[in-house]
Amino acid sequence: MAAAPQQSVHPSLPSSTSTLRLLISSSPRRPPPPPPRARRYNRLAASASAAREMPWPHVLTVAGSDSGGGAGIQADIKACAALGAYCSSVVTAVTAQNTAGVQGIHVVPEEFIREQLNSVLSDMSVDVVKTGMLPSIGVVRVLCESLKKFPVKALVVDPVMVSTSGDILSESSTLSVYRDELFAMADIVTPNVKEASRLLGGVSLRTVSDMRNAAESIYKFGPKHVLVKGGDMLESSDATDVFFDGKEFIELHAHRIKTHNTHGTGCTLASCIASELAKGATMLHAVQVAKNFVESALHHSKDLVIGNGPQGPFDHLFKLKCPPYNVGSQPSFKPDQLFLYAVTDSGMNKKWGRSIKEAVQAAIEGGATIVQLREKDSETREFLEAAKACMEICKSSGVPLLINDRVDIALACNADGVHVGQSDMSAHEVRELLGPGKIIGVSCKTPAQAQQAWNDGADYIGCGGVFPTSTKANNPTLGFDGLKTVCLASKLPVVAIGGINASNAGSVMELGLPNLKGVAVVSALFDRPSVVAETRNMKSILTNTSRT
Ligand SMILES: Cc1ncc(COP(=O)(O)OP(=O)(O)O)c(N)n1
Ligand SMILES: Cc1nc(C(=O)O)sc1CCOP(=O)(O)O
Ligand SMILES: [Mg+2]
Repeated sequence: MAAAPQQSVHPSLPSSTSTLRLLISSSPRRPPPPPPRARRYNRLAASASAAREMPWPHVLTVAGSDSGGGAGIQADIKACAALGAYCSSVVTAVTAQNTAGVQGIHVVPEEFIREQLNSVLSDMSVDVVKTGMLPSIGVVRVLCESLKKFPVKALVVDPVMVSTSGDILSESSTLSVYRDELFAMADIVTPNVKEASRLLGGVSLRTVSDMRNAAESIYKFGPKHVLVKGGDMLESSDATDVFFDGKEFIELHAHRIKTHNTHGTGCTLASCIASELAKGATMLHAVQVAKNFVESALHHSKDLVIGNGPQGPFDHLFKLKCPPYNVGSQPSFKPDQLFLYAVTDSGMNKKWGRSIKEAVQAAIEGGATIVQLREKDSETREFLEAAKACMEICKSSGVPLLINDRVDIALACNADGVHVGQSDMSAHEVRELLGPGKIIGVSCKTPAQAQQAWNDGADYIGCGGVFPTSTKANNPTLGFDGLKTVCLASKLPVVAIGGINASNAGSVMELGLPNLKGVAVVSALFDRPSVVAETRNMKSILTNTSRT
């Protein structure tokens, strides 16, 4: 089934264009909206008490509608919403679709696609454009022209050609304009193996090595990055994608989830990448976040049932159902929060006659930017009560609170995240339990561990011991060289830990290592008479170091 440019093309439908006529004739031409600056000025002028403007990352999807709601525009809007981005939409085609496949396609006339693009791009400060179903050469060209007129920060091209049910969604003649015109404007192109094969004239893609070659060949058409998705290669036990930035190939592995509910994964992945780029992420980070999101969404939706066909939709908003609903949690992790990381210790609190709550309160008063409860000897019930009390304090001060090791405690008190080590639950498993909105840290002593933490969807790594410590028994000391090796290899922000105190914290930060965002400290803050004074002193040392 091939999509014709202007009308209903599915053979099972009458070729009536009444829907399209209605669409075109019902909207009299209006004058274009005022330019964004003028409108913003008027709005502000109208309200003397105008609130501080909050950035809202904005993705425009240019794609087809899926009546079944699992893919296309509908998936894009849900994916962006799940990741906190606003999603506007230009509909290129209306499909009649369900879990069995595609029953019909109405292509929206090119001039009306142009009009939709004009409406959104001229007014609504789009950060990133993401494309899905572009049914004809004309549609691809209209899009290219609009993007030249209204440039955006990034363009994500998901070269949708064939639906997972095998229905053709873009004429084969569009291949050449995709390759010759659109790809050159793209920041990333995300074909699956079937699409990559079609783009390259039907080459066979069976192995990861074939995927690498395909990524390299597609890169030559002009996009800045290529992601060849291997999810359809069912022989392999995990879902491996190949990312290529023109220099380096990176294999991204995800666990293959056994489920029929995979309809819309490609659209979702591309929309998640677009959302992360709109928030300012680097391309590789955006891809990794997107992959983790899809994996988590499939995991949480694997047993859901809607429809009778072979391929069902999945739940993009699964985190609304995840305990503890993420209500009131920090909106997102910011690496600078690692600047002064206070890690509590039950033994030290007891020694100095402080409650956990008093220790946390004092650290925050002294300027800690993130707190971890590392309560190795507390009883569970007592620990949970203390954790809940600390959450109150942390929430009201805007300081994230993480729990060491204990995912159960983190869930029960709705903590902002968890820190795990190499012998604790893996970050991947923690992510499954906590959902995408929480902060996950992993202790790493080697580049391989740092790579694994990133693969597992962690947000930061703790690296140490930088110096010898008596707080953690038998902890190997890495020294500055070990810290440097891990920081250089890490794709995640790093906090240094182990034996750090007021005399040496400055020397750690003065190393100026890439990704090193701060220091994590236990005894130099908590094994002292005044936690407030020690934290304040440490904060001023770090602040002075980072100024010089
Ligand atoms: C920020 C930070 N980095 C490293 C650790 C150590 O975690 P782990 O290796 O799991 O050891 P324990 O803390 O559980 O003894 C940490 N807690 N925080
Ligand atoms: C909890 C912990 N983890 C470490 C690691 O190397 O991963 S060192 C450490 C103890 C840090 O305590 P202090 O600041 O008192 O030296
Ligand atoms: Mg641990």
